[in-house]
Amino acid sequence: MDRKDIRRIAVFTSGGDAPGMNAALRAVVRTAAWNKLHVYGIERGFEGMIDGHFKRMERRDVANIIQRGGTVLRTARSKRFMTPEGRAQAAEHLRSYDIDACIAIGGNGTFTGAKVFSEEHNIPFIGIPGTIDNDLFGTDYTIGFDTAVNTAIDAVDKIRDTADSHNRLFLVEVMGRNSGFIALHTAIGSGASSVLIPEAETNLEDLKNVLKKNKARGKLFSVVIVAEGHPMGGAAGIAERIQDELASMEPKVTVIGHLQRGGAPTALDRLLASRLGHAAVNKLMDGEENVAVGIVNSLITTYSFDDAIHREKKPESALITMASILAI
Ligand SMILES: Nc1ncnc2c1ncn2[C@@H]1O[C@H](COP(=O)(O)OP(=O)(O)O)[C@@H](O)[C@H]1O
Ligand SMILES: O=P(O)(O)OC[C@H]1O[C@](O)(COP(=O)(O)O)[C@@H](O)[C@@H]1O
Ligand SMILES: [Mg+2]
Repeated sequence: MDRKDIRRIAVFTSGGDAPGMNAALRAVVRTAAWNKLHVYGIERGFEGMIDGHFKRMERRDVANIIQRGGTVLRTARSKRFMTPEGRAQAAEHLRSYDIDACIAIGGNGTFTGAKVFSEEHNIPFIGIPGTIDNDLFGTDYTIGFDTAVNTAIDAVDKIRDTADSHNRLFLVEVMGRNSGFIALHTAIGSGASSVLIPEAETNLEDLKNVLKKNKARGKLFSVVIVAEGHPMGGAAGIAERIQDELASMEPKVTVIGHLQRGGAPTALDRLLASRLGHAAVNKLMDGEENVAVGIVNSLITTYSFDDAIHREKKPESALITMASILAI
């Protein structure tokens, strides 16, 4: 299809919600309106695509949402979209609304679904990386990551008060699925004693020695940040392995959990989301398809869905080293 033919697009949010998704939606709808495209919002991601929950969206429909967390379009994890029958039903609805292209705001699962679907049904997609996990290759940051890290740091600041008062050891678990970005950035930003992430080997003897030495040196409390995807079973798994030896520090486990997914997006996330939403429509108008937009070194870029999903994005090892040096 000649990309100049694009007249009607659909946009949806999918997978875990992330603060800033609304800002991205706003940017998509307004950039599209500016280019005289008709926009349909699909509710609850791929689920709504299968059920035909489409609604026309105009400039005013995205007023007063830039500051709101979550996603006004709602989201879902769709088992039905994993089946060819579910996807065929979704394609049928897109055809009935005469949709020429889709913009998907989501994470690696969403991009996988978009790739499979566009290959099967020949519908162009552009992806916008929206996930708190920051686990997508091709962009320095994903929408929602900065807000989630800020929320986690706020929580650790509060835990410090009680940890300090009782001279205790806290193991704080943060989200990130299989990735340690949230944990590492939270640890650095909160001045934690140590951080345990799936991307770096964990030596429990070293950890115990550091904590004991800190105590001997007069450090009255310790906070260790643990990524939920840590192979030893997250914060609870680590606590189980060290609690006998460090019983005098009364180890406590705190799982921050879904708190990290909520709240107003930070300025950085609003700006990132606005730039990526705007770029997604521009790239579609330029004839690009089946790529995701990203920002690398402050510049807008595109990358294939395959790269986004399969190429490894790991926290820089220099940052991991720095975190341990700054915790001495
Ligand atoms: N291999 C796949 N084929 C088809 N759809 C998929 C596939 N993988 C993921 N999806 C769809 O993408 C949705 C969102 O993915 P999920 O991993 O839950 O969140 P995220 O996009 O935030 O990583 C899934 O619920 C599913 O409907
Ligand atoms: O909200 P759920 O379905 O319990 O899923 C929790 C997972 O979602 C996340 O918060 C976000 O992941 P996605 O963006 O890939 O959906 C992960 O950090 C966490 O492991
Ligand atoms: Mg994901």
